Amino acid sequence: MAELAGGEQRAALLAAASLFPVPDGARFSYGTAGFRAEGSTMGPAVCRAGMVAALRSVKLGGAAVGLVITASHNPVRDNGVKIVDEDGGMMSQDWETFADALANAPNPDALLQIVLKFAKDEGIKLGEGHSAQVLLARDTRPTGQYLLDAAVKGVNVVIGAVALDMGILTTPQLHWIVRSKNKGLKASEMDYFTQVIDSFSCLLRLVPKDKGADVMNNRLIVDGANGIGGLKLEEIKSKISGLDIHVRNSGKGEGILNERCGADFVQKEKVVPLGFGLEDVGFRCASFDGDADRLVYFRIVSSTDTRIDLVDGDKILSLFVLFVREQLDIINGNNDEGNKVLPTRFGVIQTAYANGASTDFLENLGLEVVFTPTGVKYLHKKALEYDIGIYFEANGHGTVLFSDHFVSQLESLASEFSSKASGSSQHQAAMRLLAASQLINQAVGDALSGMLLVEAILQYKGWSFQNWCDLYTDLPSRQLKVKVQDRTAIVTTDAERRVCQPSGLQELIDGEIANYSHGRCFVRPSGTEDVVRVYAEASTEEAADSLAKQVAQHVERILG
Ligand SMILES: CC(=O)N[C@H]1[C@@H](OP(=O)(O)O)O[C@H](CO)[C@@H](O)[C@@H]1O
Ligand SMILES: [Mg+2]
Repeated sequence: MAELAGGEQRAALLAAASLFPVPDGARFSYGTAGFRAEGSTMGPAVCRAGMVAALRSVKLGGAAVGLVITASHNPVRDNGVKIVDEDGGMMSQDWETFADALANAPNPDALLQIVLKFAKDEGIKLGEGHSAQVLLARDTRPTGQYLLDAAVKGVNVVIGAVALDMGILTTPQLHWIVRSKNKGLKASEMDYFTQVIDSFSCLLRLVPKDKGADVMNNRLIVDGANGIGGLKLEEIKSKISGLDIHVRNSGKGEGILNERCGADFVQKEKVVPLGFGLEDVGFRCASFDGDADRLVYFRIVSSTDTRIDLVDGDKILSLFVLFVREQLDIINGNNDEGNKVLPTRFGVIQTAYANGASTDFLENLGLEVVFTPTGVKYLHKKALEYDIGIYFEANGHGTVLFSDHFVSQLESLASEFSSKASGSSQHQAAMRLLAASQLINQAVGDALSGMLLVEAILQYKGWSFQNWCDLYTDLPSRQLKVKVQDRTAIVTTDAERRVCQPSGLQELIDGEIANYSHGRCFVRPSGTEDVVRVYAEASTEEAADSLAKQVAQHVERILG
């Protein structure tokens, strides 16, 4: 293997590995969304992730690769790292094993051997005057700068690689920047803001005149989770036309990141987050998570009640589906299937955590809903198979993907319609879809641009928050975590909806479900925590609670 890396390259790898030794007993796993742990312990994993990102860029012929330092909705003391691929999506899953091996390499020699072997297998010739670039960003966590520096050291180890610190950004901003840069498009943070603000204004101009929004509809309160999303929104809110935005938990005050606030808290606890007061009762509120890639909506019911009306990712998905379908119907008019002006492969993707009422609602619209395992890396990949692919996790992570081919078809149609009758309903519908494809992040779920798409659609439809809530009624559900000896003993199939190992467990679950009206229940090992998750749904709160409890007991008994 000696010929694969010159002495200089080897020495650099060994030096960086000694600089950040892996503590005894540490065990990192790339998991559902990168490496995560207490921030102060993350140096070694992050430095090595920097090496992985640089090698990935080498492998991709020097295309920009991203690296984000964040632990998303997790507590402020935690931190994490994930790698963004050339197209702005998550790092290709076939590199995860290498990332794991590197993060856990017990000593510099082991690390060197792992890199040399992997480079050989991947046909990467180390130290041969490659160019590679890694764009780095972090959220607002106190360990962020330390870990960013560790990542830069890791990137710099790979000869020819350049690390570019993009500063403090939301996770989706970095994904967007990487994607845009590799497509040869404008790719600065300012370009991101301009595109989001302009395409939102464009959608508002395309709102039918009779749907003018009232003052109540213009007021929007946003929970920034005391994180980066709130800070960015404060920066640009005055430039967003047609909305009266007020940011709570903006990240500028004393509040602690994600502490009793943010999208994860709101969706899981279903109570009013900290930072909200009497003046917010009855208004439409949006909530971001700590790195602003999740979005949910809610409304505080009354000043004497901590409960909220929640609009989760499933209902955001449903709203987006209705909007897109309506535009396609306008464009296609009454033409039957074979004669459509714009035949469209339209995909709707959910996970097992989607509320059953949302799936029923979508299927009643005549749509086929596809299920993938939990984690954006699976949903996104599936959505890419369609002309328009819409995906959301119930917790608020999702987006609408438009294929390049579909966008260029839409552009030609728009100019054709425009030359025939500019301002016709067909022309406007095509323009709306084009603006939506510009607004909503094509690389990953994005709370900021997702929120603006929601707002534009509510105005387009002339809908209040209540109209949106009324689309369907969520089935009561309950989630439990069970601590077991080895969660990997559970193996699932059918997009995690059924257990195939240990044998007998699925039969027990089926036996319990049979006792409940509208009962649905599944169990799976978490990819981010050392627990087995149990999800149950039934026609009443009590029934959902009891079904979850019964099944959790079976899991406990069988897995110990
Ligand atoms: C039930 C649930 O919310 N699971 C979350 C959680 O994954 P687990 O594998 O369930 O731990 O974190 C993921 C990363 O943020 C997110 O994609 C996913 O939806
Ligand atoms: Mg997040």
